[in-house]
Amino acid sequence: MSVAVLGAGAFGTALAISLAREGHDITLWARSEKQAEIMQKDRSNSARLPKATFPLTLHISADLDTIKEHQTLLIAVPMQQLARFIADHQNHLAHKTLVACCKGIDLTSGLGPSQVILSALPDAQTAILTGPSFAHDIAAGLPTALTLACTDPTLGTTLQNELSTSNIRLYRSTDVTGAELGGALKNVIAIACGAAIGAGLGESARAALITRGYAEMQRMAEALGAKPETLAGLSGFGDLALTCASEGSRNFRFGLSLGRGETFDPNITVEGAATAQACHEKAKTLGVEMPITAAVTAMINQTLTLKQAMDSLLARPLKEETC
Ligand SMILES: NC(=O)C1=CN([C@@H]2O[C@H](COP(=O)(O)OP(=O)(O)OC[C@H]3O[C@@H](n4cnc5c(N)ncnc54)[C@H](O)[C@@H]3O)[C@@H](O)[C@H]2O)C=CC1
Ligand SMILES: O=C(CO)COP(=O)(O)O
Repeated sequence: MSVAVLGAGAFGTALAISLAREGHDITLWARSEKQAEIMQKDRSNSARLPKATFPLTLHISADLDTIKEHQTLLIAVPMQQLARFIADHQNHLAHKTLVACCKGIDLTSGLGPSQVILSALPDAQTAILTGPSFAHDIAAGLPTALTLACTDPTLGTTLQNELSTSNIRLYRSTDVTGAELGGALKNVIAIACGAAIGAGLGESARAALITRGYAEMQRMAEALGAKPETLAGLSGFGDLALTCASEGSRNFRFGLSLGRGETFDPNITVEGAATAQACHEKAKTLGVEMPITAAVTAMINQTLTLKQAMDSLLARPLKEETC
């Protein structure tokens, strides 16, 4: 086992803890030396994941030279930081197996995580790890099942075995586009659901948004050549169910604030906000109908109020229930 986790936020820390609990030596890299020192001293990440204690086999470092010996690198930085992260550390990342753990579409390029990596490092071996998983659940040892998608089935199988732990059951897929889209788009729908609940529109509205949101996700997936069954799996439907139903989700909580007309802490990672914008642009270019994504984008950009957004969704022409 030769794994390092790059990015010491909530998710990177949780993954590193789960892997280290298996008894493997795991390095967790943080970009800030000070943060690394504090985590090393406290044996916890009090800023992002305060309740979890680090296993003895978890090593903390802010020096990328310490990951030289590791072949598999899990990258757990926010999506809109990924391109910069890869550009800044190309030398250390070349010739490694890079498993993206982020969810979203890059606003500048319109690309998902694997393509962002490959556009800077065309020879890299890449995969995506995604699915329903709150960092605090994983760190607490609670069980979940995730998708590990890799276009190379042999490498995918190796990574599936390498990264499964006693509380993370990995399912394998070769549909990277579908897995990435599921993880990206569910956050947009979670914002819509949070907004509906925050505005007091009720549980029926939430269920309708989840279902029609899922139809939008399927349409975009089809337009981009992803398999519908991938969207029906853990990375799509599974994560949609978790994120739209729980205040544990930052995207859902961001939506709640929108619905209540409250401000939201800009330091909290909300992947769905930029991804809504990126997906809305892509949908326009491809001619894919995504009215909920358009409404979320307009609410975030403050070009529509929540009431106007809901009115526009309800006033759409009546149609047969299809994807
Ligand atoms: N928190 C969760 O429950 C889950 C998060 N994810 C995904 O994991 C990704 C990361 O999310 P979190 O860890 O929750 O975010 P977070 O906000 O807790 O942490 C982000 C971390 O990335 C670091 N970072 C930001 N820019 C960087 C850069 N340029 N270079 C190096 N490090 C940088 C920050 O210092 C911070 O430690 C997101 O795409 C998210 O959707 C996926 C599943 C669960
Ligand atoms: O992706 C997640 C759960 O699978 C975490 O969701 P949030 O980023 O909305 O907190």
